[in-house]
Amino acid sequence: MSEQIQETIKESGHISRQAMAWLRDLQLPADPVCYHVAYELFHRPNPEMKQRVAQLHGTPDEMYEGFQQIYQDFITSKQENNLRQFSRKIDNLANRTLFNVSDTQIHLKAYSGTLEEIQPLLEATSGDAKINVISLLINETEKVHRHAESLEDKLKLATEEIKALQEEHLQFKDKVNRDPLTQVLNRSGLQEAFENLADEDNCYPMAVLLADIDHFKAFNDEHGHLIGDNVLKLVSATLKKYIKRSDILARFGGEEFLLLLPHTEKENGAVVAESLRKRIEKLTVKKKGSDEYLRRITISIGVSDIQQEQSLTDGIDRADKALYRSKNNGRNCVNIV
Ligand SMILES: Nc1nc2c(ncn2[C@@H]2O[C@H](COP(=O)(O)OP(=O)(O)OP(=O)(O)O)[C@@H](O)[C@H]2O)c(=O)[nH]1
Repeated sequence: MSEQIQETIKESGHISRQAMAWLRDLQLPADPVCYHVAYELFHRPNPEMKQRVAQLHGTPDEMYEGFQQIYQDFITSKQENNLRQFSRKIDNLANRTLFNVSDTQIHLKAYSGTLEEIQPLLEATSGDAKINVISLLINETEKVHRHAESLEDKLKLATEEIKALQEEHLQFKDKVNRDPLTQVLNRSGLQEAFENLADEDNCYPMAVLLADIDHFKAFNDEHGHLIGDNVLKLVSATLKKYIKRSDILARFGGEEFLLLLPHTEKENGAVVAESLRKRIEKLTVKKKGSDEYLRRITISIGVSDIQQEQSLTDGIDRADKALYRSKNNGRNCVNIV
């Protein structure tokens, strides 16, 4: 591993420890929103954002509301800025390409005008005069040829720029749609993935699995948020490992994951849910540098399905009701609605 990466790991570890301790003092959860704000504050404090945080007061719930607003004002808007810059680049490229094409069209038009003028001259002249007209014609043809070549070069450059922009767009979209901690889709990524699926007629019925880690608060309290974060990564990686490539996995909330299984009845969805539940239950996690095992990780799951014409929200609401039953039935189990 390069020194630079090692340095970054050290630095980010230090910042995240500071951020976590601070959130704990404020009695706020280290969910993606609060954590992002706290990390930014300890990493490269924006004076305006610092001031807004300093002005927050009240109960943890009121503080939590304030954090949501700050996240929207300072962090989401940063992404909006990136998007604006990106659209500007696309506009510039489109304008330049259109200009180059229309410039060449003007030259082509002028050339065909010249040809029309030259034709009667060629017919009316002979000897040296004819040779002069022909060399004028050759000159004009060369000019147009040079323009066509220059347009070709510019279009080649524009094609390369378009490819780079497409790559940038993909990376940008990925950043917006992915949860930075677990690297699975976040809510906006889930919505987009659902819309893409819904475009395919044969995706219905779609099983919806809502999985929630049991007693995660106690886990965090006992082992600390950093280990809690690692557990979130481990749970999401395990879920990802045992589902089909065509299935969709997203982090739906702090310790909640949502899975969409296209072309699957809810009864079959419950079979998948049960096998995932068992996989998670079998995980064993050792404390780093010791032989001590951490408390067992279990998940509760609620299962529903979405039929054609039904919305994602509708499917999630029903899965949530089923999850509630699983929690009430003692956790570490699967229920279906
Ligand atoms: N480490 C860590 N913890 C998180 C994150 N997001 C949410 N949490 C924690 O997850 C816990 C969820 O707690 P609760 O909603 O009370 O649920 P629970 O303790 O899992 O209890 P049940 O769901 O009823 O089994 C809270 O303590 C949050 O702080 C995160 O990104 N990292």
